[in-house]
Amino acid sequence: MGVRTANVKDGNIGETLEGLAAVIHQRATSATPEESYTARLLTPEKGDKLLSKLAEESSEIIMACKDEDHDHIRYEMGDLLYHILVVAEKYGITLDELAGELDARRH
Ligand SMILES: N=c1c2ncn([C@@H]3O[C@H](COP(=O)(O)OP(=O)(O)OP(=O)(O)O)[C@@H](O)[C@H]3O)c2ncn1[C@@H]1O[C@H](COP(=O)(O)O)[C@@H](O)[C@H]1O
Repeated sequence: MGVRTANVKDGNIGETLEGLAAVIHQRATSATPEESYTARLLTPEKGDKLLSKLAEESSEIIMACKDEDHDHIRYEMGDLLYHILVVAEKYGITLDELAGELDARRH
């Protein structure tokens, strides 16, 4: 059975990513690992946990796609996007910089 999130409504992806990135930054700078999953991922002692989550979440998207399960694909994309934003926080990639990367590829 696929994973589901209740009451999903359309939003604005720019606003959502900006808001989530701000929360992630707050957790990275002010929260303890005991109170925040984000802070746990960013704890140096956790080593490659964050990077292994990228691989894990990518695999879960692939499996959801194989099942052609629309809501499960969306759910796993949310997981991956969250972890990508934690990577962005850790390595100092801003959303504006990421937008610039994608914009520069347009032809
Ligand atoms: N969007 C997310 C989000 N998406 C996914 N996840 C977490 O990513 C993990 C996904 O991994 P799995 O599906 O493998 O679940 P798991 O087995 O529990 O994961 P592990 O603990 O074993 O790594 C789960 O622990 C999810 O809770 C997220 N955790 C947090 N956020 C956002 O980040 C904000 C800050 O969260 P905290 O840092 O926990 O305060 C929250 O308010 C949310 O908006």
